[in-house]
Amino acid sequence: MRLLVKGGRVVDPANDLDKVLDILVEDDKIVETGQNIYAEDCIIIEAHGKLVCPGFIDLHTHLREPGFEYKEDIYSGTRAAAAGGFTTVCCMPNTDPVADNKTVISFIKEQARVKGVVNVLPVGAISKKQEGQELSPIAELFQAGCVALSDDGRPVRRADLMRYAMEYAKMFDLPIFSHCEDRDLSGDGQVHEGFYSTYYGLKGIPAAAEEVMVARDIILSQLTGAKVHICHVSTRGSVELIRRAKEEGVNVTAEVTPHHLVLTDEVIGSYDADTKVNPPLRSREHVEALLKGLNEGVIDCIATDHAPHEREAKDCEYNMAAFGISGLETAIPVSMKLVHEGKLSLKRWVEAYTVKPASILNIDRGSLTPGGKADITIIDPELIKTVEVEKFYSRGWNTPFKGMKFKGWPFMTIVNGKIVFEDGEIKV
Ligand SMILES: NC(=O)N[C@@H](CC(=O)O)C(=O)O
Ligand SMILES: [Zn+2]
Ligand SMILES: [Zn+2]
Repeated sequence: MRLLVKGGRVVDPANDLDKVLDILVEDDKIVETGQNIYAEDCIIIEAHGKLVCPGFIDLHTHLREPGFEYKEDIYSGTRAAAAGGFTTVCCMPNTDPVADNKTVISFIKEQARVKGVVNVLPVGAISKKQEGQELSPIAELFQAGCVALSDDGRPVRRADLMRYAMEYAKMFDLPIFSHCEDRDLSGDGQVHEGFYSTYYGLKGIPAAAEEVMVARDIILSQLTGAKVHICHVSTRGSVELIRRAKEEGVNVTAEVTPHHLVLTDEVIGSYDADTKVNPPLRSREHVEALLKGLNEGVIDCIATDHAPHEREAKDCEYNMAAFGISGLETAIPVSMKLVHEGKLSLKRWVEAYTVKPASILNIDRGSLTPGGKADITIIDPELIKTVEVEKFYSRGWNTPFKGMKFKGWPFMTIVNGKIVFEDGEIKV
């Protein structure tokens, strides 16, 4: 099968391209990008006025299967990804059973093959059952196809265990995706510790709870030489630590979520549990530092931390509610707001979702280079739409953006040369 994407504004930071071009796709490959491509016998995709980008890659998705299918599963989660403009997602191992061995990883890969609609790259657990006591079989996880290691959902408390994890991970060139949180400092905190936690009477989580662990993992990366990727960076201090580490040549990268970039802790005043997320939404000074860090490349990527939950987990007292935001279907519109407001360049924005995550994973995606896999995200930058959770493909309706209007939505998602999402609908 052949597709011809015609007349769109092609933004491909990997190839330093920002130009109106056509793209010809044959089977699962991009065969040509150029002006006025003529080809017979192909499906024409009219892309005038649209942005044509390499397929977006999410480094941080919770697909919840196996074990928590009432929150999400690979069927619903990969459809949410496609509808959100993502062609590849890395799924986190905090499932039940935990993805800490080849049986669970093979199961996830098989489910993704039979019922998934985007590329699913599993992340294996650092420790057995994510209990932080004993290392998972890292060689086995690598052989089973894991692209990274993480105990996300929980921090790795013991520095010695993290050190050994890094030493093993390095042998296979696997990055460690680190959830940085000192549980003694975060305790049973619910929101960012600051003015609003006091004002609204909710227990705080200090910025330091994140920063001390970011510092530790940078130091351990320096010791071991392993690749460390800091998940969901949320504070100014973390940005500064990462900046300094990069200047010193440490093998560290970082991601920020759309919600941490556009919301401050002021929104907790609604007492809506959909504003409850870990790490918590921070105050303005932190949000500004995150944006600056992203602009400067100190923060490499934007990742969703898509964390869907069932209604009951959020429809309760703030203190009782689960942490997490369902993020796949709002990531593009929410983060594109920064582009429309002139706070982030279009090139940097696309880079943060494509070539940057691809290079962290060391995978051959994230560009529109001819000969490569045809993963393409087409965006309508002018489309204005309201976030309607009832129309989500995700089972998780937990988003603080519900009912809000945004400009710039995915128009089409092409995965391995196949149209999986078009104009608001999943096609497979
Ligand atoms: N981010 C969250 O608030 N929740 C995540 C866990 C995590 O990403 O640490 C989850 O699995 O629900
Ligand atoms: Zn986390
Ligand atoms: Zn997470």
